[in-house]
Amino acid sequence: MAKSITVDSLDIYYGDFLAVEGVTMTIKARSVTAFIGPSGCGKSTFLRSLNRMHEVIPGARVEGKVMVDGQSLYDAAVDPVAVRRQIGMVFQRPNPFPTMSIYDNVLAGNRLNAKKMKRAEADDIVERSLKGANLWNEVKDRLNKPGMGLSGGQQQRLCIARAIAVEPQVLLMDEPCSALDPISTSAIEDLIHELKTEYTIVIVTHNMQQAARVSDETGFFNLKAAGQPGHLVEFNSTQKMFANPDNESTEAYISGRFG
Ligand SMILES: Nc1ncnc2c1ncn2[C@@H]1O[C@H](COP(=O)(O)OP(=O)(O)OP(=O)(O)O)[C@@H](O)[C@H]1O
Repeated sequence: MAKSITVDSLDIYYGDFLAVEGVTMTIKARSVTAFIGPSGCGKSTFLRSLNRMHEVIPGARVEGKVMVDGQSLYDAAVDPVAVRRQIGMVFQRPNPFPTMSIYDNVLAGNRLNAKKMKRAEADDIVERSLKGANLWNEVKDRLNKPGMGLSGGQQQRLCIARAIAVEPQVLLMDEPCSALDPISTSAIEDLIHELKTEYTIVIVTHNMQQAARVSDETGFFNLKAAGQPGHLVEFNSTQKMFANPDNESTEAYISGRFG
């Protein structure tokens, strides 16, 4: 199920503005890849280019190649809606659908996609996804209560359950813990660790300790100067990035000397 992603010379634009320039990297299947770097260097923009969410913004486009298990993501024949189903996304702020129950929140993506589901099939998906997101035990007796009634950390796990309910191959996470307290953050980090046995996970984080704890590989993005496009400075195993990076600016960023 999990897929690898190969990016080759990717340039990402907002209209005429080149936001990210020349990214080349391979994201391995069944692993966690973290993106770090100072504000505005294009981490979220790059993340959104990996499931074609970027092009939802008027005037936004990419040049270059993104291959998912050998298939070109931006090929004219590829349906962007199908792409977003296979490459799911979890956002910074938990965003359960406010009027829906916990049960219906988990199924929201499946219902968008599918033919009518039998009740037993729906029940199975809800249980499997909530177990996968480590939330089942906390909510199994109140599945019909509103998703908004959960704590922030539980809501974020509900959003992860909703993302995995459609059985994606890749999960993109844009600062998934930035709105959470340390205990909820720790629960999400444990979950990321478990999910990587089945999914390819890519996470943007401002928290360097978090990148060091959860990821196998790390990409450091930076800007050459204000107003210049962001670019990938270094991409290496997380262990190497934090112990002995190849690039001086990686070292400076990681040791807190800028950003
Ligand atoms: N919708 C948009 N329209 C135009 N420019 C945008 C848009 N979104 C982001 N940008 C610009 O693209 C560049 C990269 O932004 P992006 O949000 O990807 O950076 P980031 O590294 O994720 O930042 P942060 O860490 O602050 O979230 C910035 O110059 C930003 O102003």
